Amino acid sequence: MDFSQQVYQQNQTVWQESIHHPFIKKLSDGSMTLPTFRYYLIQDHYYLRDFARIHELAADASQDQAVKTLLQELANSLHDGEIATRKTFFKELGISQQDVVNTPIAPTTYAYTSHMYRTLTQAGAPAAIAGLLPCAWLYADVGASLQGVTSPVPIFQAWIDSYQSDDYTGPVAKQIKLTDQVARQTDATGRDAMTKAFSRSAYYERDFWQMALDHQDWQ
Ligand SMILES: Cc1ncc(CO)c(N)n1
Repeated sequence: MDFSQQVYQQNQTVWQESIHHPFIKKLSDGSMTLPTFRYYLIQDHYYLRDFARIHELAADASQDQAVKTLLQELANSLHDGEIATRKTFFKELGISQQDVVNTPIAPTTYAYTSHMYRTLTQAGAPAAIAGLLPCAWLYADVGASLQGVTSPVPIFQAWIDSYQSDDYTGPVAKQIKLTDQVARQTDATGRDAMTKAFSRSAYYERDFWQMALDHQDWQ
């Protein structure tokens, strides 16, 4: 079985807890408050910046030219796609640079992004690539699970739409293939590090939704 299918199956409990998380339910039925959505967007702004950076650092750390190129492509499509879409959300909701500066990174965002950097420095590019995979894959699954659902709040629907478009799901398929290719070139110890990195990211994905509902802080 491919590495990706194996870790996908192993992490289905936490994966389904994300897909059925109250955060997703509140987005789709429109009952989420705007302060909660704003909280999420600002934390995700911190997250996405590091997420793109880790693609670039993993590209630098990779030996294989095809892997380097694909990671750089994925980083570029993040900047052109998701990060650009979020800028329009910020504008629409009136979230300013000052609002971002005034909002500290919260514990779960801090832990999740730190996990990805730690994975890269301690276990290398293959594990870092596995740690990046749940992010896009889960959001594509969330998008697919909301097929046919229309949120009464237009900006919530715009968020949902952004994870259903081919521009988003196309690169995810490439990333799954890339991770499987890297897993095939990695020994058993390396694959074990890849498995751990994937599981921990899947765990933090679920906690990220809860962080936003709780407006988690450092108190
Ligand atoms: C926390 C988190 N995970 C994944 C994605 C999708 O790239 C995102 N925007 N935020």
